[in-house]
Amino acid sequence: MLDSLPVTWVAGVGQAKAKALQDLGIVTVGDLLHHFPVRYEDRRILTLEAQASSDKVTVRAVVEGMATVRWQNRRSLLRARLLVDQRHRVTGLWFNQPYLKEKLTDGRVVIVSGKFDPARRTLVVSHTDFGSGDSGRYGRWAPVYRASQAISSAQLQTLIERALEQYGNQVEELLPQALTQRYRLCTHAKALRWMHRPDGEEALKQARRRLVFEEFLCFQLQLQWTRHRREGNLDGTGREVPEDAFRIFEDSLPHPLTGAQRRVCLQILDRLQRPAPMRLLVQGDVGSGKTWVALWAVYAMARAGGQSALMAPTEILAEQHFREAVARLEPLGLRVGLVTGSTPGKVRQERVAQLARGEMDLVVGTHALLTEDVQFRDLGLVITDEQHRFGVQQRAGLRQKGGRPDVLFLSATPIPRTLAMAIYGDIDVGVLDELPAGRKPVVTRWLPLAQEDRAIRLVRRELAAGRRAYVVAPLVEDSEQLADVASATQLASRLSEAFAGYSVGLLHGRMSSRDKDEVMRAFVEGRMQVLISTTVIEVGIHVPEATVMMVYHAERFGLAQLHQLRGRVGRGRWQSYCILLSDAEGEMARRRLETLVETQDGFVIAERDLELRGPGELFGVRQSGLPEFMVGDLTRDFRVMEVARDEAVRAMESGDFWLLPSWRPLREHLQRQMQSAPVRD
Ligand SMILES: Nc1ncnc2c1ncn2[C@@H]1O[C@H](COP(=O)(O)OP(=O)(O)OP(=O)(O)O)[C@@H](O)[C@H]1O
Repeated sequence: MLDSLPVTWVAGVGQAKAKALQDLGIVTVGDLLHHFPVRYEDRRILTLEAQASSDKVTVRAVVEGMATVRWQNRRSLLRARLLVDQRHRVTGLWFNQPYLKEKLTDGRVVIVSGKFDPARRTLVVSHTDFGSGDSGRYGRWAPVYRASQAISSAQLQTLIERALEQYGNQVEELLPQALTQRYRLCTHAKALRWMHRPDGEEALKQARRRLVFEEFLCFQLQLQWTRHRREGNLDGTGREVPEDAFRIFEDSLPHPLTGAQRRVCLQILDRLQRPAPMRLLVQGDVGSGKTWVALWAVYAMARAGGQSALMAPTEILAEQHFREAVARLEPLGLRVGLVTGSTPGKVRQERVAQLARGEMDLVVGTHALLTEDVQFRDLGLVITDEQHRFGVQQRAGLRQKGGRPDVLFLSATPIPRTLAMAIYGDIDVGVLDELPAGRKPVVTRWLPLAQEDRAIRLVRRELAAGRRAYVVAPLVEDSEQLADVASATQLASRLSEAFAGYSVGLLHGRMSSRDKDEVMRAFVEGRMQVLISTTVIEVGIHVPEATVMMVYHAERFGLAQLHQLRGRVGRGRWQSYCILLSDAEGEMARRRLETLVETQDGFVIAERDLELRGPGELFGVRQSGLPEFMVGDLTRDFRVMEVARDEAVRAMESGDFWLLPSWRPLREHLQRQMQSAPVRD
């Protein structure tokens, strides 16, 4: 109801204020009540002495003399002399608020909050109040609102206070009692009141919890609703996989599947046979054996009569998958082909023709698979490896080559399930959180750069034993700005002496793909023993003989990225080592490196990374496609997202659509989010 009430119904909101509010996206009374503080400030008025050591002070002062404004490059600095607590002479500084000059008249009493510099005796003011200072807004938890030139945070506070007085008891309750009771949530009305006027930390926590839950639940309901509709729409595309398929596949492997692989394989079997197309994200920690799981899906699909396509981000990876596919699937009678950019025209034509005639069960390739001439007789399964490297368009492109193919995403970046859901929309997640038996943990050490020679000695020892080593640097070439950061190019020339007698190669992103492939291939095949590189090697490459990963300036890499790099070793029978060279001193950098030394569990690392850096950082803000929530924060609140998902699933399953969001702005906001979510359909 409050959503249809124009904001002008709040006492004191005329046309001008209404316009200013509209610019902040506030049109109705409901909007105003949901304009939450961006933060809270301690604004108790105390004496300067009592607060001098804190970050921010709030004091009562009298203006002495005239305020003056100075301009520079369109920016202004307003100065006024202030007598604080009737005894301290302090210079007040206001940045970019020239309009306050008129108000700061000689003798005027003001309450100012800001940063005090005792040495210079200056106070950089962030909040100015000309009232008596007796109103309720001076307290431990003063709200600060997103404001504008036309309307200040203080004015917003006054209006919101009024709106709460006038309409606070008409706020609708959106959640059914069963839910508020189950999770001990306060009412929506109370949450609003506490957000704007918290009387302590606990109240604020309660209020946030309630609002986050509600927001995430709405989000999840939308996801589940889309899924429900999609699945409801289908007329039997489920495939029938013969019963003996899984046993035959399992028996054909050189080693038993891990428990996790088995679980995910059975999950795939189940999804393939359902009428709705499968959309499954297989998340595997580095080295957890995603490829076999993918190959099982291919085998099952072939036994059910359909073809599969597996798309990898680079030629090297495509070839690697192809080799594994040939080794595993040809003995089982499947026909496997490779199509990449460098497949010669004639061969390509032949393979494409086989695909179209249904004489090939699996095609492995790069984005070369997307070209128009590649057609299938019956494309039943699309697998994309490291899908975050492909654009949404590309993924969709391959899918369109089939009727409604099942889709499997393979991701080597372990991310908390909730985040995966938020990113991929309604998707099932299969987790490989177990390494094949017999793998030795990679010995991980963090050394200062000055002890580089210890690492070099280790590499030499391994080389002498016939193994290979990776050396990773953060830069391609030396940079003037980062004079003391090692570059791959410089390392390559410096280290070739240290590794005399072995072939040392250089790999970086500025090389042509052909050159990159050539270097990589030499390393994979053992013609080259030391690979000096930037992070271009980070994904998916499998060289069992490589036993050392040496990373220069490790603090310059993301935690997940370092974990990926470390995952390139420890893939064979031998003990492997990861040496992180870093002089990092900051608390954050230290904690990140320590995390790596302490654990090899990618999921633990991902969660730690999430805590330390936030989801945007983890995926790169731009490509993350993460929805932005108004109150909820995926970093802090991802457990709430899990609960919300369970509730949404339950609601859908029981046909309880009671609470598809009834608060309009939230609903619209979520719809926008859904539209921009990268994977839907
Ligand atoms: N159950 C298993 N037992 C023993 N070895 C296995 C098992 N599953 C897979 N492997 C082997 O482990 C190695 C790594 O597997 P794979 O390349 O699929 O890892 P991955 O999950 O793709 O890891 P990454 O993301 O680090 O590349 C391969 O040599 C594969 O043959």
